[in-house]
Amino acid sequence: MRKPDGKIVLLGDMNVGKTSLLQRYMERRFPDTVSTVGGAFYLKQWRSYNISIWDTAGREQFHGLGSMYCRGAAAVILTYDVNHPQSLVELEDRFLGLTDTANTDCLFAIVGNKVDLREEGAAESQEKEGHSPGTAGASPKVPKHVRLEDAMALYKKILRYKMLDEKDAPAAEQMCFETSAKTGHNVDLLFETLFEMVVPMILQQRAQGPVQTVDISSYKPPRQTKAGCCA
Ligand SMILES: Nc1nc2c(ncn2[C@@H]2O[C@H](COP(=O)(O)OP(=O)(O)OP(=O)(O)O)[C@@H](O)[C@H]2O)c(=O)[nH]1
Ligand SMILES: [Mg+2]
Repeated sequence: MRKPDGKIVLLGDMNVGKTSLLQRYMERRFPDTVSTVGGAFYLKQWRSYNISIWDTAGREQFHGLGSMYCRGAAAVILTYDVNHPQSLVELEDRFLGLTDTANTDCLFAIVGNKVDLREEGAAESQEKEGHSPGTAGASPKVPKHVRLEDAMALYKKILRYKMLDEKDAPAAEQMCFETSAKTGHNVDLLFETLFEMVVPMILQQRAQGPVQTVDISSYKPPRQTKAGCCA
């Protein structure tokens, strides 16, 4: 099998829908999922390039593995659930630090998944208001959903954390998505926008020559000479 040309990693809290997003895109379906153990990857051929997409476990017990999966990543998809504001907070508190091992020019997408549930909830509350308008003022003050602007604010924070100039990086509007793995809303757009951005990075890397890494699988111990020195 040919080595992947580029790597994309999905990160985010458990239950936000990372595996579901990947399955929706790769298999065009929304099957039942089980909480991911460790990590798993898919290979996607995009144009003539092989791109690996890594699904990681959001569960706390696998947290340590995250930075290993991010090593050399060309793009990271930071995923939250639009119906759970804490899952956006976790991206900054728990997951952003894991991306220190990614490429220096790594791209970041911030993805709010499960928008179908938000829309369902909004329709339900509109229905309720219609039945009893007197209760409209009782709506809770605490925001129940994450606004896209909050995700964009996090994106800008990430650029500052990575010491990137906003002018040189893709705009927040381009890199913050709201998706539904259940309906497929924006899922193709998310992955294909990233593929299109990763391809020029692959080309640039190729133009710069092979990356200086040590391939330990091809390592052969040096022959010993009679004098005991390395040949
Ligand atoms: N309604 C709705 N449910 C979703 C969506 N995406 C995922 N789910 C459900 O949310 C639950 C968790 O989804 P997963 O894809 O397993 O979540 P995960 O982020 O991979 O979780 P970990 O592997 O534990 O990190 C499952 O019951 C999914 O069916 C979505 O877009 N809409
Ligand atoms: Mg999973």
